[in-house]
Amino acid sequence: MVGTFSYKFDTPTFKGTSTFPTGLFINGKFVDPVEDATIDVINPTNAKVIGKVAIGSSRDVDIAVKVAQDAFDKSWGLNVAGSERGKLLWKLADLMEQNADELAALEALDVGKAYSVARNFDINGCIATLRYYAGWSDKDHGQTIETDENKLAYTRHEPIGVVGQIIPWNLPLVMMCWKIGPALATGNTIVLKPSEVTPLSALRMCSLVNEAGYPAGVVNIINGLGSTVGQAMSEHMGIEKIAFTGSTVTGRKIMEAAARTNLKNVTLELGGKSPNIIFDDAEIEQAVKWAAHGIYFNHGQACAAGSRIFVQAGIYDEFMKRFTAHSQALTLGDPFEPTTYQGPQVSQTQFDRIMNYIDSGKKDGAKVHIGGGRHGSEGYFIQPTIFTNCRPEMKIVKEEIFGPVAVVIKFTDEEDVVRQANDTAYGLASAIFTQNINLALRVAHKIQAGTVWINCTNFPEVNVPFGGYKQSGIGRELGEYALRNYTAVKAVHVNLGHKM
Ligand SMILES: NC(=O)C1=CN([C@@H]2O[C@H](COP(=O)(O)OP(=O)(O)OC[C@H]3O[C@@H](n4cnc5c(N)ncnc54)[C@H](O)[C@@H]3O)[C@@H](O)[C@H]2O)C=CC1
Ligand code: BAL
Repeated sequence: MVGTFSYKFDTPTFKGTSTFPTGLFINGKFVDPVEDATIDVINPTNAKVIGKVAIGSSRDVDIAVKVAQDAFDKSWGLNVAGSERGKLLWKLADLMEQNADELAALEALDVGKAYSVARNFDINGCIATLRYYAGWSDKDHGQTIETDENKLAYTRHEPIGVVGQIIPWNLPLVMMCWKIGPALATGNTIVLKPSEVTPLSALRMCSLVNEAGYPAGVVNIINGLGSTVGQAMSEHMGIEKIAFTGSTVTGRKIMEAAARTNLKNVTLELGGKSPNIIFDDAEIEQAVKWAAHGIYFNHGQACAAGSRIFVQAGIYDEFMKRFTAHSQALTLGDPFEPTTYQGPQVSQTQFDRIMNYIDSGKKDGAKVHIGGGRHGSEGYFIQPTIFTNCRPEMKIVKEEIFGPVAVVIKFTDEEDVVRQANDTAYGLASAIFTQNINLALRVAHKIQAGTVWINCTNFPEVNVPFGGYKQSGIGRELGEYALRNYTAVKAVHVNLGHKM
């Protein structure tokens, strides 16, 4: 019997009850997994178990892929006009809007993020993403290519077929919408695995998918572990493409699995250690506020987090004074309190991982300028933390911490800061603060990163591509570029007169 999750929110920011089935969502229905298994859902604010959801195995992946292939062949794919796909995506966005408060509450509960952030950033961003791709559904045309008078050649952008999507826990619905938006707009069917750490909101979306009117089997959601469901998806011969967001380590495993099996197309959005460069002439108050947003947004659990802050010597002392005060004034607490800026980290595992990084920074001789410890006595809260006196070889300077932990590094000249900014295996994002447009653009063009924000940071737009250089990934999400992740280009040659 498929179970049910039911939670009564009686909070200062949201009151209401959320109830939905907790099975696997396959062929438009909630079903039990082939092998009976569940995982606990844990509230990171107090570490209490608040429910259980079913998790799948490779056998459920087999079933979902078959169903998705049937839907692709019979009721989706080339059978449905782009304009119709656009209407359905728009309807799904409308349904998210109608249920926005509840969806935000589920994200706040499961991830631990502030309800106001979940409502205003996550859910509004999801709605905007689906509407953006709804607009593309009937506009992603191929080209007519001139060869000579005796030939007509043209290209078609055809859907790939069954695509696999594996998403993380830091922005569960945002990552879901970044992935399903372009995949559905271009006519693919989907098998999606949410993170086992945050399984709730994707389940709530399943009934909205049905309500929007998607044919059964177009969207299939299988909660489960990465090592079983994720691995099975990556190896599956019936999945022609995998899109993944998460750690670089797991990205490698997915590529290896794809290489070993059917050479499926792989796009990866991985880790980062993004530099945030603040020059002497920056508007300092704005630089401080953006730098704080850069590292503390979502409790530092953002792949684009501006975790290495380079400050030019002339404003270093003043920046540190203001940045310290700003960081110390952040309110940590229950995500549903209206004044909360920072909630808990998502899990015990992530809490331990971040605390280990903090310990390694201390042992390596970096100075804890502020923070460095647990906040409160229950849940997974970590104090906003700033390290100074760092050296390039320290783990806290090189590796992604994915928590509210910044390293601040003083620099003097432009060439040196560009060298330091690029001295990383990652290349996801970066930021530059200066009022000198020539300096800003000169540095922007030298930084090896998929995104350069000038006088802002951690500020993506749905119509602008996002993705990484180097070990931060392969391919781009968002914008028109994301459509290329989900289409195969077919060239059609029509002979109008060439004789053999
Ligand atoms: N780029 C980003 O937005 C994210 C980066 N990360 C980074 O990864 C670190 C570790 O976090 P994790 O949750 O352990 O990341 P992870 O990469 O293991 O998890 C992300 C997703 O991949 C799945 N997965 C795990 N192993 C898999 C496998 N062998 N095959 C297929 N799918 C698999 C997970 O179940 C989850 O759905 C974080 O501290 C952070 O540095 C984590 C989440 C998001
Ligand atoms: N991983 C998608 C964007 C972010 O974490 O900031």
